[in-house]
Amino acid sequence: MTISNHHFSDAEKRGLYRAIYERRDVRSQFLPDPIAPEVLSRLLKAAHHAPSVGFMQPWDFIVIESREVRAAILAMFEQENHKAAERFEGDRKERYQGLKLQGILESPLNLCITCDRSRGGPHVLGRNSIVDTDLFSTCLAVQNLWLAARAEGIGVGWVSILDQDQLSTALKLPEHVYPLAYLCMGYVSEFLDQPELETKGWRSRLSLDELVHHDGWGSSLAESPLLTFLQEHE
Ligand SMILES: Cc1cc2c(cc1C)N(C[C@H](O)[C@H](O)[C@H](O)COP(=O)(O)O)c1[nH]c(=O)[nH]c(=O)c1N2
Repeated sequence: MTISNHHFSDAEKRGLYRAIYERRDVRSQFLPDPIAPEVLSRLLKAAHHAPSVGFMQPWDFIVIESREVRAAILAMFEQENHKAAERFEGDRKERYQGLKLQGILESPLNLCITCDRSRGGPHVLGRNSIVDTDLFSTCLAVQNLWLAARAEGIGVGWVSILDQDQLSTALKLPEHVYPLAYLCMGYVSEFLDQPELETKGWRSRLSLDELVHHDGWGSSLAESPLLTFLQEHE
């Protein structure tokens, strides 16, 4: 019998699932320790190995260390976050205002992953009908980096409470480049067991068995062995 490389060993599978389940969005637990260049390069390489529509690889990585630039972006966050708080009322508003939603200055490194919407020319294979597939591809690069970072013991926090035009100006992005993800990165004092929003009582994880449909929206998995399994292993 030949040994196939199609399967991961049990230890490799455990490692992969561990990264998936223990990845967290980090805002409050950053340590100031710098990320060594060889570690950062591994993370960027993981991101660069994400799938992309037509192998477009639309991403660029803007590494931001300057405190001045980060302070400017924090000021943009404060402005947008103030507006965001106004969308909630009463207790919910108070709760929102108590949430920490960025670690821009506490983390030693910020990274903006952008999407060059013109890369690969006007006709990218697979992007004909769904033009936003370049953005979807870039999200996958973010997720690769996020998981690899978790395996390296590095926390990542996505900050999206930012005005895209202001962010583009601050980072000197050309017109055709979209600032897809603004990330705070660094070693952490701890990775929380649950999403911070869950810990703070903002929202909890939905039950998977209510999110799986059968042969079309709305038809449940009634009497399906998959449903029984999902319910038993929630
Ligand atoms: C596109 C996008 C945008 C944001 C986020 C995520 C994603 C995917 N999240 C993080 C988000 O709150 C977090 O992922 C969920 O609460 C689940 O927690 P874990 O990531 O599992 O720890 C996030 N968190 C935050 O504190 N400020 C933010 O602006 C954002 N923005």
